[in-house]
Amino acid sequence: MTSVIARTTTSVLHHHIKHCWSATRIGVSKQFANIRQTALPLPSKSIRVSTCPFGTKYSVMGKPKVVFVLGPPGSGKGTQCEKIVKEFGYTHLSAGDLLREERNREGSEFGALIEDNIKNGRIVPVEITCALLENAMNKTIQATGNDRFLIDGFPRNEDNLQGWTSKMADKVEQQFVLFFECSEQQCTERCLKRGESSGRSDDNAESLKKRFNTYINDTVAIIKHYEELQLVKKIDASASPDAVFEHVKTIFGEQK
Ligand SMILES: Nc1ncnc2c1ncn2[C@@H]1O[C@H](COP(=O)(O)OP(=O)(O)OP(=O)(O)O)[C@@H](O)[C@H]1O
Ligand SMILES: Nc1ccn([C@H]2C[C@H](O)[C@@H](COP(=O)(O)O)O2)c(=O)n1
Repeated sequence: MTSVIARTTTSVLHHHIKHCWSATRIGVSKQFANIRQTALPLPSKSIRVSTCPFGTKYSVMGKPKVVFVLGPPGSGKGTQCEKIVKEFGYTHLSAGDLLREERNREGSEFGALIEDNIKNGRIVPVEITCALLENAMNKTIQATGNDRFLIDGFPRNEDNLQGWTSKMADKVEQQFVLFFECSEQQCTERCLKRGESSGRSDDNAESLKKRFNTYINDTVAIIKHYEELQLVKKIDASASPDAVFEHVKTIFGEQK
């Protein structure tokens, strides 16, 4: 697994959620409104500095570059991202991996909520996902200087899109959106096979049906939104991993 997983402490995540999300944002889910009522510790000065490096880095290195990677569950997003990392030097941030890590982190207040959403194929409130992504980006930039990111599996619905747009869009350069197209049948077969060894609680027939419904009902509209902005690079993901990567390479090769 090549994705960079941010070691996000509760206080850092809380700090992000409390201070980086405006109370005026519309569409905050009822579920999340409950979380926000729990006591959030005030940030220490060091957290304030360590979580907001983008502003100080703009003048030196420009905005971080972001490619969103979308497609149905099992279309091969993670597989292709690993290859892109090796060949083109991006950092791979999987929203699903970050959420699973936060779910597994001892003491996480969000663990149960994340697991409930994952198992039922629903999308976790953006406040959590975007805070995890922003932390991971900050940590990567600080640790490696690499400011090119593949953000895999995000934005997945209107809530994700709105949250990202209001908090992050101005801080990054959106390069394009990679869209892996693949049939439900083929993707389901791949995920069921992966489920034999992945240990994922959602690689089973029941969860997959729900994940596909979410993809069709919520994510397709997000891909259409980016198509209207002419940002989508569509790839037939039904071929072998190497054949798919041949197409992917032509797209990244065209970038400056
Ligand atoms: N082109 C391909 N042909 C056949 N199998 C593939 C292909 N690409 C990936 N796979 C396999 O399919 C499974 C799903 O791939 P992968 O995890 O890359 O998909 P994903 O889109 O990231 O899935 P998810 O969104 O569910 O995390 C894995 O077991 C992977 O090895
Ligand atoms: N933006 C996201 C991405 C993922 N999740 C949750 C719900 C997904 O079914 C699950 C697994 O994601 P995957 O690894 O298949 O990309 O993670 C989410 O809520 N929001």
